[in-house]
Amino acid sequence: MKRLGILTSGGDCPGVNAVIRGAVLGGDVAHGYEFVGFRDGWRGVLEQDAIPLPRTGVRGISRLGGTILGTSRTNPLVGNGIEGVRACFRRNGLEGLIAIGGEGTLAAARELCAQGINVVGVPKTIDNDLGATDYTFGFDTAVQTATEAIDRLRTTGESHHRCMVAEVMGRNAGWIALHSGMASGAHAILIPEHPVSLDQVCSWVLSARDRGRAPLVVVAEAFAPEGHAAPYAPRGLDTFGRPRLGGIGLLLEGELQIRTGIETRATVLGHIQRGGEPTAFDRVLATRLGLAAVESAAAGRWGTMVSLRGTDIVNVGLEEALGELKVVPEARYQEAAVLFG
Ligand SMILES: Nc1ncnc2c1ncn2[C@@H]1O[C@H](COP(=O)(O)OP(=O)(O)O)[C@@H](O)[C@H]1O
Ligand SMILES: O=P(O)(O)OC[C@H]1O[C@](O)(COP(=O)(O)O)[C@@H](O)[C@@H]1O
Ligand SMILES: [Mg+2]
Repeated sequence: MKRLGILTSGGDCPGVNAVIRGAVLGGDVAHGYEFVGFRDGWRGVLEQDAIPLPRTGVRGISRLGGTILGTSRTNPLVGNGIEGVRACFRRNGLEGLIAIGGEGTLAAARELCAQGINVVGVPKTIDNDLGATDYTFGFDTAVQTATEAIDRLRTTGESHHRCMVAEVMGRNAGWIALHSGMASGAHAILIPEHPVSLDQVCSWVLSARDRGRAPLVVVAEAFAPEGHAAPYAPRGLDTFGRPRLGGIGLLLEGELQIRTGIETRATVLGHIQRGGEPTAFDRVLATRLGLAAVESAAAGRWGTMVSLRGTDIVNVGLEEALGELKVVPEARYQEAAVLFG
């Protein structure tokens, strides 16, 4: 019987389980594929930590947050990794591998394909910052979760006549801030793509207060005020030497309170945005991507990833897909900025 492996790697993301279920069901029904799941990303491949994934094993999982397979940031290209991946293919009789992950995972997949190993990618990130796909699954859920939290901040902010600052995720891009800020009616949305001065933020805050509103500021974790070279990252580096973002909201809390005289409170939403059940939109998108990934494998389109273009799921070469980050275009920022203050 033909067999495919599946792994989930990098940060988790609501909807990953729906991709797994879509792939297993589609592969089973349309092609008679058997599936093997690898635990904790590439670690499971290298250490041959595998579990069978029969149709019954993915029953009802598309509404579950996280990933039933677990995830890690193990790099398959380090040391003897590539030989380890080949050995895993041989031992499990794999025709190919479906790798669900972000730009890091897909970069590893691209290199493995260049070495003759069959991989199909499924892009994943709540940040929505991957080029070559209109939306990533998990983004809608993160925006929904952030918006619900910000709505709550508004009612307490209004009761106390305070300025509320909500900090949301987004390592390289302000998509979550832009969408949750617009949905919740923020008086200022601060994103890394468009640095503004603290004076400008204060003027939006004061103008909202002068109209009798409790000012609401939504800030992306990677935002740096004009004049600051890098995002605020006081928590050191992650295991890959990348700065751990988070905390700009607290910095703004102090600055805005001193500069405007308005009592200010900041909330950092953090990993709350990445956990929990995916929205219906993300379940549908993720399921379609899983189904399409299996079609790619069956057609031998290795070295590609599946992606959303308009309302269609298409195939894109990993080379092209990893070309550039998708950041918020200036026109989208200016459209939202009309609502500020
Ligand atoms: N540029 C790269 N080339 C190859 N592998 C990479 C690269 N960046 C990260 N990786 C590997 O990809 C995996 C996940 O990457 P990471 O960036 O943490 O998550 P994500 O896939 O969510 O972007 C890890 O195994 C990491 O070692
Ligand atoms: O879970 P960690 O390692 O703290 O990473 C936090 C980062 O991961 C994200 O949640 C998602 O990013 P990726 O999808 O690229 O992993 C970012 O928004 C955030 O900056
Ligand atoms: Mg990454």
